Amino acid sequence: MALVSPYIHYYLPYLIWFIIVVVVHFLIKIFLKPARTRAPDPPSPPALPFIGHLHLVRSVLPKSFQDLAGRYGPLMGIRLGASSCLVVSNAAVAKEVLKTHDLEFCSRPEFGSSEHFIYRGSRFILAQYGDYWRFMKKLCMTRLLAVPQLDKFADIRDQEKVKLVESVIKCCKQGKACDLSSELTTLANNTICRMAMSTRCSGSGNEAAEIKELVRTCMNLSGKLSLGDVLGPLKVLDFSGNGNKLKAALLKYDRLVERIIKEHQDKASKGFDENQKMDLLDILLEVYRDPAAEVKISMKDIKSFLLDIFMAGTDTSSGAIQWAMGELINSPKSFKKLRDEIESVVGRNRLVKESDIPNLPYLGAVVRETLRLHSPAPLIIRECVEDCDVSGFFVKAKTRVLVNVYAVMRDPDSWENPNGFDPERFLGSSDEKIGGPQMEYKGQNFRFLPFGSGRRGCPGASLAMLVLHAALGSLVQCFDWEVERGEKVDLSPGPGFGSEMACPLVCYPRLRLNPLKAIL
Ligand code: HEM
Repeated sequence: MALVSPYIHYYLPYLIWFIIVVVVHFLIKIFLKPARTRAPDPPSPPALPFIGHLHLVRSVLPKSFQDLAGRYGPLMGIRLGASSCLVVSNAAVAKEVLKTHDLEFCSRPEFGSSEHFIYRGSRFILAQYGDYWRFMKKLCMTRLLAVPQLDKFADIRDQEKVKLVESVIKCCKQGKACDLSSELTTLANNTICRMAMSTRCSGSGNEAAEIKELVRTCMNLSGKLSLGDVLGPLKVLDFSGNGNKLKAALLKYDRLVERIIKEHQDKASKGFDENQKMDLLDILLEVYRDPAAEVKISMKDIKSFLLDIFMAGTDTSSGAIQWAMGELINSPKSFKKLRDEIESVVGRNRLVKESDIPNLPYLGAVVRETLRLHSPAPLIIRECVEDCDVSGFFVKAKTRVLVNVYAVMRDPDSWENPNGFDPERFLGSSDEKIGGPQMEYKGQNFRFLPFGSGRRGCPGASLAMLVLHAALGSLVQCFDWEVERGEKVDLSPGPGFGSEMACPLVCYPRLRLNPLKAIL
Protein backbone atom coordinates (compact mmCIF):
# COMPACT_ATOMS: atom_id res chain seq x y z
CA MET A 1 0.00 0.00 0.00
CA ALA A 2 1.42 3.42 -0.93
CA LEU A 3 2.26 5.61 2.15
CA VAL A 4 2.10 8.87 0.18
CA SER A 5 -1.18 9.98 -1.35
CA PRO A 6 -1.26 9.81 -5.18
CA TYR A 7 -2.66 13.41 -5.14
CA ILE A 8 0.39 14.83 -3.39
CA HIS A 9 1.57 16.61 -6.54
CA TYR A 10 -1.82 18.33 -6.54
CA TYR A 11 -1.89 19.87 -3.06
CA LEU A 12 1.91 20.07 -2.29
CA PRO A 13 2.28 23.66 -3.65
CA TYR A 14 -0.64 24.76 -1.38
CA LEU A 15 1.03 23.11 1.63
CA ILE A 16 4.39 24.79 0.90
CA TRP A 17 2.63 28.10 0.37
CA PHE A 18 0.82 27.68 3.70
CA ILE A 19 4.08 26.88 5.59
CA ILE A 20 5.83 29.89 4.02
CA VAL A 21 2.99 32.20 5.06
CA VAL A 22 3.09 30.91 8.65
CA VAL A 23 6.90 31.23 8.92
CA VAL A 24 6.92 34.74 7.41
CA HIS A 25 4.15 35.79 9.76
CA PHE A 26 6.17 34.72 12.79
CA LEU A 27 9.38 36.28 11.45
CA ILE A 28 7.57 39.58 10.93
CA LYS A 29 6.15 39.35 14.45
CA ILE A 30 9.56 38.70 15.94
CA PHE A 31 11.67 41.20 14.00
CA LEU A 32 9.26 43.99 13.30
CA LYS A 33 7.57 43.93 16.69
CA PRO A 34 7.89 47.47 18.08
CA ALA A 35 10.45 47.34 20.94
CA ARG A 36 8.70 47.51 24.34
CA THR A 37 9.07 51.11 25.34
CA ARG A 38 11.37 51.05 28.35
CA ALA A 39 12.09 54.04 30.47
CA PRO A 40 15.65 55.40 29.99
CA ASP A 41 18.45 54.49 32.36
CA PRO A 42 19.20 57.09 35.05
CA PRO A 43 21.83 59.67 34.08
CA SER A 44 25.41 59.02 35.01
CA PRO A 45 28.69 60.98 34.79
CA PRO A 46 31.04 59.94 31.95
CA ALA A 47 32.98 56.90 33.14
CA LEU A 48 36.57 55.81 32.51
CA PRO A 49 37.39 52.20 31.58
CA PHE A 50 37.85 49.89 34.57
CA ILE A 51 37.74 52.55 37.26
CA GLY A 52 34.32 53.94 36.30
CA HIS A 53 33.75 57.06 38.39
CA LEU A 54 36.44 56.44 41.00
CA HIS A 55 38.36 59.50 39.78
CA LEU A 56 35.32 61.68 40.57
CA VAL A 57 34.84 60.77 44.21
CA ARG A 58 36.74 62.23 47.13
CA SER A 59 37.42 60.78 50.55
CA VAL A 60 34.01 61.63 52.09
CA LEU A 61 31.60 59.58 49.98
CA PRO A 62 28.20 61.12 50.88
CA LYS A 63 29.53 64.65 50.23
CA SER A 64 31.07 63.57 46.92
CA PHE A 65 27.82 61.94 45.81
CA GLN A 66 25.92 65.07 46.83
CA ASP A 67 28.18 67.23 44.63
CA LEU A 68 27.77 64.86 41.66
CA ALA A 69 23.99 64.79 42.14
CA GLY A 70 24.03 68.60 41.76
CA ARG A 71 25.14 67.98 38.14
CA TYR A 72 23.48 64.65 37.26
CA GLY A 73 20.23 64.75 39.20
CA PRO A 74 18.57 63.17 42.22
CA LEU A 75 18.72 59.66 40.73
CA MET A 76 22.07 58.89 39.11
CA GLY A 77 24.17 55.87 38.28
CA ILE A 78 27.62 55.57 39.81
CA ARG A 79 30.27 52.94 39.16
CA LEU A 80 33.27 52.61 41.46
CA GLY A 81 35.55 50.06 39.83
CA ALA A 82 33.54 46.86 39.64
CA SER A 83 30.84 48.06 42.02
CA SER A 84 27.89 49.99 40.62
CA CYS A 85 24.80 51.48 42.22
CA LEU A 86 22.15 54.14 41.90
CA VAL A 87 22.31 57.11 44.25
CA VAL A 88 19.16 58.88 45.46
CA SER A 89 19.69 62.47 46.60
CA ASN A 90 16.41 64.25 47.26
CA ALA A 91 13.25 63.79 49.31
CA ALA A 92 10.91 63.18 46.35
CA VAL A 93 12.96 60.29 44.92
CA ALA A 94 13.67 58.94 48.43
CA LYS A 95 9.90 58.81 48.96
CA GLU A 96 9.44 56.87 45.72
CA VAL A 97 12.08 54.33 46.71
CA LEU A 98 11.23 54.01 50.41
CA LYS A 99 7.45 54.38 50.26
CA THR A 100 5.90 54.02 46.78
CA HIS A 101 8.22 51.10 45.91
CA ASP A 102 8.87 49.96 49.51
CA LEU A 103 8.32 46.30 48.63
CA GLU A 104 10.60 46.39 45.57
CA PHE A 105 13.42 48.02 47.57
CA CYS A 106 13.17 46.23 50.91
CA SER A 107 16.11 43.90 50.39
CA ARG A 108 19.74 44.63 51.04
CA PRO A 109 22.66 43.52 48.87
CA GLU A 110 25.51 41.40 50.13
CA PHE A 111 28.57 43.56 50.10
CA GLY A 112 32.02 44.16 51.47
CA SER A 113 32.85 41.68 54.13
CA SER A 114 30.11 39.13 53.40
CA GLU A 115 32.48 36.40 52.14
CA HIS A 116 34.42 36.52 55.38
CA PHE A 117 31.49 36.57 57.75
CA ILE A 118 31.24 33.34 59.70
CA TYR A 119 27.52 34.08 60.17
CA ARG A 120 26.86 34.49 56.44
CA GLY A 121 23.24 33.62 55.73
CA SER A 122 22.15 34.56 59.26
CA ARG A 123 22.75 38.31 59.08
CA PHE A 124 19.53 40.15 59.89
CA ILE A 125 20.74 43.56 58.75
CA LEU A 126 21.79 42.21 55.35
CA ALA A 127 19.02 39.60 55.01
CA GLN A 128 17.08 39.44 51.79
CA TYR A 129 13.42 40.27 52.24
CA GLY A 130 11.81 36.93 53.12
CA ASP A 131 10.47 34.74 55.94
CA TYR A 132 13.59 34.93 58.14
CA TRP A 133 13.90 38.70 57.93
CA ARG A 134 10.13 39.21 58.42
CA PHE A 135 10.11 36.97 61.49
CA MET A 136 13.10 38.69 63.12
CA LYS A 137 11.80 42.16 62.33
CA LYS A 138 8.45 41.33 63.91
CA LEU A 139 10.27 39.98 66.94
CA CYS A 140 12.25 43.25 67.17
CA MET A 141 9.17 45.44 66.90
CA THR A 142 6.90 43.44 69.20
CA ARG A 143 9.34 42.21 71.84
CA LEU A 144 13.09 42.79 71.65
CA LEU A 145 13.14 46.54 71.02
CA ALA A 146 9.49 47.35 71.73
CA VAL A 147 8.59 50.07 74.24
CA PRO A 148 7.57 47.67 77.11
CA GLN A 149 10.95 45.89 76.83
CA LEU A 150 12.78 49.25 76.70
CA ASP A 151 10.83 50.41 79.79
CA LYS A 152 11.99 47.35 81.74
CA PHE A 153 15.60 48.43 81.25
CA ALA A 154 15.22 52.13 82.05
CA ASP A 155 17.19 51.53 85.28
CA ILE A 156 20.15 50.07 83.35
CA ARG A 157 20.28 53.07 81.02
CA ASP A 158 20.05 55.38 84.02
CA GLN A 159 22.95 53.61 85.76
CA GLU A 160 25.12 53.80 82.65
CA LYS A 161 24.36 57.52 82.29
CA VAL A 162 25.38 58.05 85.96
CA LYS A 163 28.64 56.17 85.26
CA LEU A 164 29.31 58.48 82.32
CA VAL A 165 28.79 61.57 84.48
CA GLU A 166 30.98 60.10 87.26
CA SER A 167 33.74 59.40 84.79
CA VAL A 168 33.62 62.98 83.45
CA ILE A 169 33.63 64.33 87.05
CA LYS A 170 36.82 62.32 87.57
CA CYS A 171 38.42 64.05 84.55
CA CYS A 172 37.39 67.44 86.04
CA LYS A 173 38.90 66.61 89.43
CA GLN A 174 42.17 65.48 87.84
CA GLY A 175 42.17 68.50 85.49
CA LYS A 176 42.54 66.01 82.62
CA ALA A 177 41.27 66.24 79.05
CA CYS A 178 38.25 64.05 78.50
CA ASP A 179 38.12 61.76 75.46
CA LEU A 180 34.38 62.01 74.89
CA SER A 181 34.58 59.66 71.95
CA SER A 182 35.81 56.85 74.19
CA GLU A 183 33.47 57.72 77.11
CA LEU A 184 30.42 57.72 74.85
CA THR A 185 31.32 54.48 73.09
CA THR A 186 31.58 52.87 76.53
CA LEU A 187 28.15 54.27 77.46
CA ALA A 188 26.47 52.96 74.28
CA ASN A 189 28.25 49.62 74.38
CA ASN A 190 27.54 48.96 78.07
CA THR A 191 23.91 49.95 77.68
CA ILE A 192 23.34 47.60 74.73
CA CYS A 193 25.43 44.78 76.26
CA ARG A 194 23.47 44.90 79.49
CA MET A 195 20.09 45.09 77.77
CA ALA A 196 21.05 42.36 75.31
CA MET A 197 22.73 39.85 77.57
CA SER A 198 23.18 41.22 81.08
CA THR A 199 26.92 40.92 80.63
CA ARG A 200 27.79 42.83 83.78
CA CYS A 201 25.64 40.44 85.76
CA SER A 202 27.60 37.37 84.68
CA GLY A 203 30.51 36.98 87.02
CA SER A 204 33.38 36.30 84.64
CA GLY A 205 35.68 39.15 83.59
CA ASN A 206 34.76 42.37 81.83
CA GLU A 207 32.81 40.91 78.93
CA ALA A 208 31.28 44.23 77.91
CA ALA A 209 34.78 45.69 77.37
CA GLU A 210 35.81 42.62 75.37
CA ILE A 211 32.72 42.93 73.21
CA LYS A 212 33.40 46.64 72.70
CA GLU A 213 36.87 45.86 71.35
CA LEU A 214 35.66 43.02 69.14
CA VAL A 215 32.78 45.05 67.70
CA ARG A 216 35.18 47.92 66.98
CA THR A 217 37.59 45.57 65.20
CA CYS A 218 34.77 43.99 63.17
CA MET A 219 33.41 47.41 62.20
CA ASN A 220 36.83 48.70 61.08
CA LEU A 221 37.64 45.61 59.08
CA SER A 222 34.15 45.43 57.53
CA GLY A 223 34.51 49.07 56.46
CA LYS A 224 37.87 48.37 54.82
CA LEU A 225 36.52 45.25 53.10
CA SER A 226 33.55 47.23 51.72
CA LEU A 227 36.04 49.40 49.86
CA GLY A 228 37.38 46.16 48.36
CA ASP A 229 34.09 45.85 46.42
CA VAL A 230 35.64 48.06 43.74
CA LEU A 231 37.88 45.08 42.85
CA GLY A 232 34.90 42.91 41.91
CA PRO A 233 35.67 39.14 41.88
CA LEU A 234 39.35 39.89 42.65
CA LYS A 235 38.44 40.89 46.19
CA VAL A 236 38.24 37.21 47.22
CA LEU A 237 42.04 37.17 46.95
CA ASP A 238 42.02 39.37 50.09
CA PHE A 239 45.33 41.11 49.27
CA SER A 240 45.26 43.05 52.54
CA GLY A 241 44.62 40.02 54.78
CA ASN A 242 41.69 41.90 56.35
CA GLY A 243 39.31 39.04 55.55
CA ASN A 244 41.34 36.65 57.70
CA LYS A 245 41.65 39.21 60.49
CA LEU A 246 37.88 39.67 60.42
CA LYS A 247 37.32 35.93 60.59
CA ALA A 248 39.67 35.69 63.60
CA ALA A 249 37.83 38.50 65.44
CA LEU A 250 34.47 36.89 64.68
CA LEU A 251 35.64 33.53 66.00
CA LYS A 252 36.76 35.24 69.21
CA TYR A 253 33.34 36.90 69.50
CA ASP A 254 31.70 33.55 68.81
CA ARG A 255 33.53 31.86 71.70
CA LEU A 256 32.68 34.68 74.08
CA VAL A 257 28.99 34.72 73.19
CA GLU A 258 28.86 30.92 73.30
CA ARG A 259 29.94 31.14 76.96
CA ILE A 260 27.31 33.78 77.73
CA ILE A 261 24.63 31.69 75.98
CA LYS A 262 25.57 28.70 78.14
CA GLU A 263 25.11 30.83 81.30
CA HIS A 264 21.71 31.98 80.05
CA GLN A 265 20.63 28.42 79.26
CA ASP A 266 21.62 27.29 82.76
CA LYS A 267 19.61 30.18 84.22
CA ALA A 268 16.58 29.32 82.04
CA SER A 269 16.68 25.66 83.07
CA LYS A 270 16.02 26.78 86.66
CA GLY A 271 13.02 28.83 85.45
CA PHE A 272 12.42 32.57 85.69
CA ASP A 273 10.67 34.00 88.70
CA GLU A 274 8.08 36.72 88.26
CA ASN A 275 10.38 39.62 89.10
CA GLN A 276 13.24 38.48 86.93
CA LYS A 277 13.72 40.56 83.79
CA MET A 278 14.34 38.69 80.57
CA ASP A 279 17.11 40.28 78.52
CA LEU A 280 17.19 40.08 74.71
CA LEU A 281 19.21 36.85 74.76
CA ASP A 282 16.69 35.22 77.15
CA ILE A 283 13.90 36.13 74.72
CA LEU A 284 15.84 34.85 71.71
CA LEU A 285 16.55 31.55 73.49
CA GLU A 286 12.87 31.23 74.39
CA VAL A 287 11.99 31.65 70.70
CA TYR A 288 14.75 29.15 69.81
CA ARG A 289 13.18 26.53 72.09
CA ASP A 290 9.60 27.25 71.01
CA PRO A 291 8.41 24.32 68.85
CA ALA A 292 5.49 26.41 67.57
CA ALA A 293 7.60 29.38 66.38
CA GLU A 294 6.69 30.46 62.82
CA VAL A 295 10.37 30.31 61.83
CA LYS A 296 12.91 28.06 63.52
CA ILE A 297 15.92 30.19 64.42
CA SER A 298 19.35 28.64 64.97
CA MET A 299 22.13 29.41 67.46
CA LYS A 300 24.05 30.95 64.57
CA ASP A 301 21.07 33.28 63.92
CA ILE A 302 21.06 34.33 67.58
CA LYS A 303 24.78 35.09 67.74
CA SER A 304 24.63 36.93 64.45
CA PHE A 305 21.60 38.98 65.52
CA LEU A 306 23.34 40.10 68.71
CA LEU A 307 26.43 41.12 66.76
CA ASP A 308 24.22 43.04 64.33
CA ILE A 309 22.61 45.11 67.05
CA PHE A 310 26.01 45.84 68.65
CA MET A 311 27.33 46.94 65.27
CA ALA A 312 24.21 48.91 64.36
CA GLY A 313 23.63 50.49 67.76
CA THR A 314 26.96 51.36 69.36
CA ASP A 315 28.90 53.73 67.12
CA THR A 316 25.74 55.30 65.72
CA SER A 317 24.48 56.34 69.16
CA SER A 318 27.85 57.42 70.57
CA GLY A 319 28.75 59.26 67.34
CA ALA A 320 25.51 61.26 67.40
CA ILE A 321 26.13 62.46 70.98
CA GLN A 322 29.68 63.49 70.06
CA TRP A 323 28.51 65.52 67.06
CA ALA A 324 25.84 67.16 69.23
CA MET A 325 28.44 68.13 71.84
CA GLY A 326 30.77 69.44 69.13
CA GLU A 327 28.02 71.59 67.61
CA LEU A 328 26.93 72.88 71.03
CA ILE A 329 30.47 73.76 72.13
CA ASN A 330 30.85 75.75 68.89
CA SER A 331 27.48 77.42 69.39
CA PRO A 332 27.40 78.97 72.92
CA LYS A 333 23.96 80.51 72.27
CA SER A 334 22.34 77.13 71.64
CA PHE A 335 24.29 75.63 74.56
CA LYS A 336 22.98 78.29 76.94
CA LYS A 337 19.42 77.96 75.66
CA LEU A 338 19.53 74.21 76.25
CA ARG A 339 21.11 74.61 79.68
CA ASP A 340 18.41 77.13 80.67
CA GLU A 341 15.65 74.78 79.52
CA ILE A 342 17.09 71.89 81.55
CA GLU A 343 17.56 74.11 84.58
CA SER A 344 13.95 75.31 84.49
CA VAL A 345 12.43 71.84 83.92
CA VAL A 346 14.78 69.53 85.85
CA GLY A 347 16.43 71.88 88.35
CA ARG A 348 19.85 71.36 89.95
CA ASN A 349 19.26 68.55 92.37
CA ARG A 350 18.87 65.59 90.07
CA LEU A 351 20.11 64.44 86.67
CA VAL A 352 18.02 64.66 83.49
CA LYS A 353 15.86 61.52 83.23
CA GLU A 354 14.27 59.83 80.25
CA SER A 355 10.84 60.78 81.56
CA ASP A 356 11.85 64.49 81.26
CA ILE A 357 12.29 64.19 77.48
CA PRO A 358 8.74 65.22 76.48
CA ASN A 359 9.15 68.37 78.60
CA LEU A 360 12.45 69.37 76.98
CA PRO A 361 11.53 70.45 73.43
CA TYR A 362 14.78 72.33 72.82
CA LEU A 363 16.80 69.22 73.76
CA GLY A 364 14.66 67.30 71.23
CA ALA A 365 15.36 69.96 68.61
CA VAL A 366 19.14 69.85 69.26
CA VAL A 367 19.16 66.05 68.88
CA ARG A 368 17.17 66.21 65.63
CA GLU A 369 19.28 69.02 64.17
CA THR A 370 22.41 66.99 64.97
CA LEU A 371 20.98 63.90 63.26
CA ARG A 372 20.04 66.04 60.25
CA LEU A 373 23.54 67.46 59.80
CA HIS A 374 25.57 64.47 60.94
CA SER A 375 23.59 61.34 60.24
CA PRO A 376 25.40 58.35 61.75
CA ALA A 377 24.11 56.27 58.78
CA PRO A 378 24.38 58.71 55.85
CA LEU A 379 24.05 56.13 53.06
CA ILE A 380 21.10 53.74 53.35
CA ILE A 381 21.82 50.64 51.30
CA ARG A 382 19.01 48.75 49.59
CA GLU A 383 18.64 46.35 46.66
CA CYS A 384 15.89 46.36 44.06
CA VAL A 385 14.20 42.94 43.89
CA GLU A 386 12.42 43.38 40.55
CA ASP A 387 12.54 45.69 37.52
CA CYS A 388 10.70 48.94 38.12
CA ASP A 389 10.53 52.58 37.07
CA VAL A 390 11.58 55.27 39.51
CA SER A 391 11.15 58.95 38.73
CA GLY A 392 10.76 58.11 35.04
CA PHE A 393 13.93 56.00 34.90
CA PHE A 394 14.36 52.26 34.56
CA VAL A 395 15.82 50.37 37.53
CA LYS A 396 16.81 46.78 36.85
CA ALA A 397 16.29 44.00 39.39
CA LYS A 398 19.34 43.38 41.63
CA THR A 399 20.50 47.01 41.30
CA ARG A 400 22.05 48.44 44.48
CA VAL A 401 20.51 51.68 45.59
CA LEU A 402 22.08 54.11 48.04
CA VAL A 403 19.74 56.67 49.56
CA ASN A 404 22.14 59.51 50.35
CA VAL A 405 20.37 60.89 53.42
CA TYR A 406 23.30 63.27 53.92
CA ALA A 407 22.26 64.98 50.65
CA VAL A 408 18.51 64.67 51.37
CA MET A 409 18.89 66.30 54.81
CA ARG A 410 21.11 69.13 53.45
CA ASP A 411 19.13 69.76 50.28
CA PRO A 412 18.73 73.55 49.81
CA ASP A 413 15.35 72.91 48.13
CA SER A 414 14.10 71.34 51.37
CA TRP A 415 15.92 73.24 54.11
CA GLU A 416 16.66 76.89 54.81
CA ASN A 417 20.35 77.46 55.55
CA PRO A 418 20.93 73.70 54.99
CA ASN A 419 24.50 73.55 56.31
CA GLY A 420 23.94 75.67 59.43
CA PHE A 421 23.30 74.28 62.93
CA ASP A 422 19.91 75.72 63.78
CA PRO A 423 17.90 73.60 66.27
CA GLU A 424 15.13 76.23 66.32
CA ARG A 425 13.89 74.99 62.95
CA PHE A 426 12.54 71.87 64.70
CA LEU A 427 10.49 73.79 67.23
CA GLY A 428 6.74 74.04 66.61
CA SER A 429 7.06 77.83 66.72
CA SER A 430 9.52 77.86 63.79
CA ASP A 431 8.56 79.56 60.51
CA GLU A 432 10.30 76.73 58.68
CA LYS A 433 7.56 74.15 58.35
CA ILE A 434 9.40 70.90 58.13
CA GLY A 435 6.37 68.94 56.98
CA GLY A 436 4.51 66.48 59.16
CA PRO A 437 4.87 66.94 62.88
CA GLN A 438 8.03 68.96 63.46
CA MET A 439 9.62 66.34 65.73
CA GLU A 440 8.84 63.21 63.61
CA TYR A 441 11.92 61.04 63.07
CA LYS A 442 10.77 57.55 62.15
CA GLY A 443 10.58 58.02 58.39
CA GLN A 444 7.14 59.53 57.71
CA ASN A 445 8.84 62.75 56.65
CA PHE A 446 11.06 62.14 53.62
CA ARG A 447 13.11 65.30 54.14
CA PHE A 448 14.28 63.95 57.50
CA LEU A 449 15.44 60.33 57.40
CA PRO A 450 18.08 59.69 60.09
CA PHE A 451 16.59 56.26 60.83
CA GLY A 452 15.54 55.35 57.27
CA SER A 453 11.93 54.53 56.49
CA GLY A 454 9.42 51.82 55.69
CA ARG A 455 9.65 48.10 56.40
CA ARG A 456 13.41 48.21 56.58
CA GLY A 457 13.58 51.29 58.83
CA CYS A 458 15.73 51.21 61.99
CA PRO A 459 14.14 49.11 64.76
CA GLY A 460 16.47 50.68 67.36
CA ALA A 461 15.29 54.28 66.79
CA SER A 462 13.30 54.58 70.05
CA LEU A 463 16.16 53.14 72.10
CA ALA A 464 18.70 55.39 70.40
CA MET A 465 16.59 58.49 71.03
CA LEU A 466 16.27 57.68 74.75
CA VAL A 467 20.03 57.23 75.13
CA LEU A 468 20.88 60.33 73.07
CA HIS A 469 18.56 62.71 74.92
CA ALA A 470 19.40 61.55 78.44
CA ALA A 471 23.19 61.49 77.93
CA LEU A 472 23.38 64.80 76.06
CA GLY A 473 21.06 66.48 78.58
CA SER A 474 23.25 65.32 81.49
CA LEU A 475 26.51 66.46 79.88
CA VAL A 476 25.07 69.93 79.29
CA GLN A 477 23.41 70.10 82.71
CA CYS A 478 26.51 69.26 84.78
CA PHE A 479 29.54 70.62 82.91
CA ASP A 480 30.98 73.59 81.06
CA TRP A 481 33.07 72.50 78.09
CA GLU A 482 36.10 73.87 76.33
CA VAL A 483 38.51 72.67 73.69
CA GLU A 484 42.24 73.26 73.75
CA ARG A 485 43.25 76.94 73.93
CA GLY A 486 39.69 78.12 73.48
CA GLU A 487 39.65 76.88 69.90
CA LYS A 488 36.53 75.66 68.15
CA VAL A 489 35.79 71.98 67.76
CA ASP A 490 36.93 70.68 64.37
CA LEU A 491 33.68 69.43 62.85
CA SER A 492 35.18 67.95 59.66
CA PRO A 493 33.82 64.53 58.81
CA GLY A 494 36.22 61.58 58.67
CA PRO A 495 36.95 59.67 55.45
CA GLY A 496 34.66 56.96 54.06
CA PHE A 497 31.04 57.33 55.10
CA GLY A 498 31.88 60.58 56.94
CA SER A 499 29.73 59.58 59.87
CA GLU A 500 32.57 59.95 62.37
CA MET A 501 34.50 63.10 63.21
CA ALA A 502 37.86 63.35 61.48
CA CYS A 503 39.40 64.12 64.91
CA PRO A 504 37.91 62.38 67.96
CA LEU A 505 36.31 64.86 70.34
CA VAL A 506 38.75 65.51 73.19
CA CYS A 507 37.80 68.44 75.42
CA TYR A 508 38.10 69.94 78.88
CA PRO A 509 35.04 69.73 81.14
CA ARG A 510 34.56 71.97 84.18
CA LEU A 511 32.18 70.73 86.86
CA ARG A 512 29.29 73.15 87.19
CA LEU A 513 26.95 71.25 89.44
CA ASN A 514 26.90 67.76 90.78
CA PRO A 515 23.40 66.37 91.15
CA LEU A 516 24.96 62.98 91.94
CA LYS A 517 26.11 64.17 95.36
CA ALA A 518 22.75 63.21 96.73
CA ILE A 519 23.02 59.76 95.09
CA LEU A 520 26.66 58.97 95.85
C1 HEM B 1 21.53 57.26 66.44
C2 HEM B 1 21.46 55.96 66.36
C3 HEM B 1 21.02 55.18 65.13
C4 HEM B 1 20.85 55.59 63.84
C5 HEM B 1 21.04 56.99 63.26
C6 HEM B 1 20.42 54.44 63.08
C7 HEM B 1 20.12 54.48 61.71
C8 HEM B 1 19.73 53.37 60.99
C9 HEM B 1 19.43 53.39 59.58
C10 HEM B 1 19.47 54.63 58.68
C11 HEM B 1 19.11 52.13 59.21
C12 HEM B 1 18.71 51.67 57.82
C13 HEM B 1 17.22 51.93 57.67
C14 HEM B 1 16.65 51.69 56.29
O1 HEM B 1 17.16 50.89 55.53
O2 HEM B 1 15.64 52.33 55.98
C15 HEM B 1 19.21 51.29 60.39
C16 HEM B 1 18.96 49.95 60.41
C17 HEM B 1 19.06 49.18 61.54
N1 HEM B 1 19.34 49.61 62.81
FE1 HEM B 1 19.70 51.50 63.38
N2 HEM B 1 20.34 53.37 63.90
C18 HEM B 1 20.69 53.78 65.18
C19 HEM B 1 20.70 53.01 66.32
C20 HEM B 1 20.34 51.70 66.38
C21 HEM B 1 20.24 50.93 67.60
C22 HEM B 1 20.48 51.47 69.01
C23 HEM B 1 19.91 49.66 67.23
C24 HEM B 1 19.67 48.44 68.09
C25 HEM B 1 19.94 48.30 69.32
C26 HEM B 1 19.79 49.63 65.77
C27 HEM B 1 19.49 48.53 65.03
C28 HEM B 1 19.32 48.53 63.66
C29 HEM B 1 19.02 47.33 62.90
C30 HEM B 1 18.92 45.91 63.45
C31 HEM B 1 18.86 47.74 61.56
C32 HEM B 1 18.54 46.86 60.36
C33 HEM B 1 17.04 46.81 60.14
C34 HEM B 1 16.64 45.99 58.93
O3 HEM B 1 17.46 45.73 58.06
O4 HEM B 1 15.46 45.63 58.87
N3 HEM B 1 20.05 50.89 65.31
N4 HEM B 1 19.58 52.08 61.46
